Amino acid sequence: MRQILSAKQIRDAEQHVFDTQPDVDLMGRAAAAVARIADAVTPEGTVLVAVGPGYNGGDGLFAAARLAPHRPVLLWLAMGKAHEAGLEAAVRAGAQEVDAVGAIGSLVDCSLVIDAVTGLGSRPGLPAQVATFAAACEDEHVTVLSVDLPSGLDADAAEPHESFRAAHTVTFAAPKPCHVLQPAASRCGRLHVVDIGLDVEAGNLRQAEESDVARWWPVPHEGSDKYSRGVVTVDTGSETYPGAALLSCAGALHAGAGMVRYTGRAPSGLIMSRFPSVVIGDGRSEATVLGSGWGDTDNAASRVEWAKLHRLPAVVDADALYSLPNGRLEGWLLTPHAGELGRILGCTRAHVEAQPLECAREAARHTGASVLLKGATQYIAEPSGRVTIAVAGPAWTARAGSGDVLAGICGALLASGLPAWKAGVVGASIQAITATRHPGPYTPDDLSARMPQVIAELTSEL
Ligand SMILES: NC(=O)C1=CN([C@@H]2O[C@H](COP(=O)(O)OP(=O)(O)OC[C@H]3O[C@@H](n4cnc5c(N)ncnc54)[C@H](O)[C@@H]3O)[C@@H](O)[C@H]2O)[C@@H](O)CC1
Ligand SMILES: Nc1ncnc2c1ncn2[C@@H]1O[C@H](COP(=O)(O)OP(=O)(O)O)[C@@H](O)[C@H]1O
Ligand SMILES: [K+]
Repeated sequence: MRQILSAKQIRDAEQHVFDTQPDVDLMGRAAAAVARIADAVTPEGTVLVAVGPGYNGGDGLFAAARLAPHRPVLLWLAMGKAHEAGLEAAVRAGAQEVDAVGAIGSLVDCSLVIDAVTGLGSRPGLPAQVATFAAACEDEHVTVLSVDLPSGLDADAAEPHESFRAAHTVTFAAPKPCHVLQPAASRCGRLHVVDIGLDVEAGNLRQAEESDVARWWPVPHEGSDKYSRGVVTVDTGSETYPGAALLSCAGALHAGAGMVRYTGRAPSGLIMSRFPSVVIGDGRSEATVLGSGWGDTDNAASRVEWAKLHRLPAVVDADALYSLPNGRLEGWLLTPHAGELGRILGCTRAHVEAQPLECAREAARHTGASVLLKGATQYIAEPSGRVTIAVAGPAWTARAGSGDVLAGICGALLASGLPAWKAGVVGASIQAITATRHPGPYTPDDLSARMPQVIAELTSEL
């Protein structure tokens, strides 16, 4: 599990070092890492460093001082001011200053631009002259290495804002939200996380890794039987949307449910013809999946209430999300996309996309359920406020039906005994990992059929 830290957490950790070990040169360590990665990314050619007014600029200047003895280095003081000691060191080492026109003009001859304009102190967006320079870097296809984060991003947010588009970003101590949350993360390129000796404490945002998924996967053992592995009741699909029933059953079966019972309104013959191991009708079970492909049904509320009455942990998807029963939904997992979450919270999809962490947290706090907010980045919020980001995958899974399969996967995991938040993290992650290992336009059901092999590989790598 990787901790994702806020700008404030990093600043507090930095202050702690200043207070307790005043001799430690954090900027020197950061600059050394920037210079080392700059040489690794492009071993030769001119480096242009765009320098801002604060410590981010300072990192860039001390990196310039390390690079200038062995390769040409140009400095552009993008906002006029610059870290004094850093500037002195860079110029002493041989770096040459250029103005804005010179900076843009030199891009054709540069092999690397180091973006050290702003970092943790970045206010969203760029001053006009810097925005013009960032756009020119893209037009000239120059490789950009951003220090700490692409200038213009907000370290703590998923929004892309007007910012540099980096091929590489070197950050310190731990990733910040902008490095892992889409769409901001797509501006960062490859992320290099460098330990500069900050002692950082875990917070309430983290990202799962493949090894977590492998560790948490409910692998059957000698004593397992179909009941102990977990029976999941799938009430999805309808006469109008029978495909959703097949997709959620496919997810549950390929995630290893001990038994899948189908109680939805899609024709049972259709289910049996595709999945003969599914049992049609009600019976004992450990979890249920509700809502995918129900469409506009008049008895949604009573079908959701049924799960609450039977104390059956539920995965609540799609139309069922609008018929949540009153009271705390402890042990339940809600799986909205941004539009659905907006409707639940009474705000717009755009607001959810701009504030995904806050919205997922609010829904979890309000309902008492865990909330899996689906999309390019998948957030699993718990009522406590803790959020875990699922392992990221390629955009191949961005197609109709992926969510129906995911609901089935999560249902099987919930039935196996995983707590709701973990079922959400493991379910969203296994779909993404499968798509990473099998990239291409597979249909959601074809991709789910590849999951068993990926699960076997993952769990045997332990
Ligand atoms: N906090 C830490 O632990 C460490 C910080 N270091 C560096 O220090 C950076 C933070 O330095 P600062 O706090 O000086 O902040 P920045 O260097 O990120 O920003 C400096 C100033 O730029 C101006 N500015 C920001 N966004 C602007 C915008 N959009 N338009 C116009 N002006 C804008 C603001 O006045 C801001 O205070 C980190 O990102 C990192 O690169 C490193 O030296 C190592 C350790
Ligand atoms: N940009 C993206 N990158 C990767 N996966 C995505 C992206 N956007 C959506 N997805 C996938 O699509 C699913 C969305 O499901 P949902 O909108 O409910 O689809 P449906 O209801 O059609 O099944 C997510 O869980 C995720 O797996
Ligand atoms: K930067």
